[in-house]
Amino acid sequence: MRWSDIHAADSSVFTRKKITVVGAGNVGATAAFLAATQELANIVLIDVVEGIPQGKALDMRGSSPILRFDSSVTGTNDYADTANSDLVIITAGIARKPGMSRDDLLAINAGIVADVTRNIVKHSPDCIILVVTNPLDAMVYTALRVSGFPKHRVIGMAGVLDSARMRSFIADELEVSINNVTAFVLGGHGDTMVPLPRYSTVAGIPVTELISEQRMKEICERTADGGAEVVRYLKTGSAFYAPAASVVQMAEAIIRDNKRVLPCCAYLEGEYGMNGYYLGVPCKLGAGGLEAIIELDLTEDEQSGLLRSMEAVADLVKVIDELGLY
Ligand SMILES: NC(=O)C1=CN([C@@H]2O[C@H](COP(=O)(O)OP(=O)(O)OC[C@H]3O[C@@H](n4cnc5c(N)ncnc54)[C@H](O)[C@@H]3O)[C@@H](O)[C@H]2O)C=CC1
Ligand SMILES: O=C([O-])CC(=O)C(=O)O
Repeated sequence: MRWSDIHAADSSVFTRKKITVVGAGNVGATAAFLAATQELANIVLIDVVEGIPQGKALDMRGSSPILRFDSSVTGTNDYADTANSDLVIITAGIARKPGMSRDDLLAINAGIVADVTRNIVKHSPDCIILVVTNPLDAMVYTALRVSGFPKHRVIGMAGVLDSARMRSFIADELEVSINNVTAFVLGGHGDTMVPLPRYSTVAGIPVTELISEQRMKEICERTADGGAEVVRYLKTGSAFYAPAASVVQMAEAIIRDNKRVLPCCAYLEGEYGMNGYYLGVPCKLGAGGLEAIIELDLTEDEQSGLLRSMEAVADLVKVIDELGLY
């Protein structure tokens, strides 16, 4: 076959999927880079600031011969370039600084997420949206309401990150490989998150049999404080390596349809006895987006922890509902 014949053939077999990352800051640029290096899709990086997405995209593409990835990476300020994306990751917004809570970002980030979502829907009406911007549970809710998309196409990233942090603390504590450790953190992505030692294991052995109750309590507290601990060190912003890796793991599960079970921020309609709010629960991710929510039998303590989490999210949602964004 000659070159011209190849081009004349049905080109759809050569077409990569398309991922747009909105926000070319710390989380967005890192996520775009990780997704490109894994050849998940062709990547479009968009930001309001002129030059930043273009410069970072060009820099990433420059690394492709060395890191050996063929995905294209394009930087832009124009949503027309994001058209027909399969997946959109929203990281646009401000990050907190020492002394702030994630909830302090609510008013400004709600406006940004609403504006971004409107632009995404206009150009990629069939995409799946993954939201990263904080305060996470309330921002995913904003994206759902503004987009009018079904709930399985609007998902938030937090549980993968919180669980990964917990896994790293358990691996460090026991001096075992990270590959042997699983952990589950449910609930909102705030001070009320619910780490579940009962569902955390080392090579299948419940951690509750390997780590004392007191030490486990400290690990759970450190997990819940994980984002703030990084902010206290950085001073200028918040974590981005682990958050970017976490959202790219979710993107991979969807793009490659590999049906991974991951803790995701999902819209609950009756599951866990809750209704009308986003909260972190175990989910199955595949080509359809959020394909199933898995309901666990929780102890009374765990269920009341989840309820406290939901009440904190409900307070934020009440504020958002009154902002008149949708
Ligand atoms: N869900 C989670 O677990 C996590 C959430 N986050 C959140 O992610 C967000 C981003 O964090 P970073 O990347 O560290 O912040 P950053 O400040 O480095 O980047 C944010 C980017 O968003 C851009 N932006 C602002 N308004 C925009 C708009 N209307 N359209 C397009 N781009 C816009 C900014 O120009 C900036 O480049 C923050 O809200 C942070 O709290 C961060 C880590 C974990
Ligand atoms: O702490 C923050 O503000 C960013 C975040 O959500 C995290 O790193 O968990």
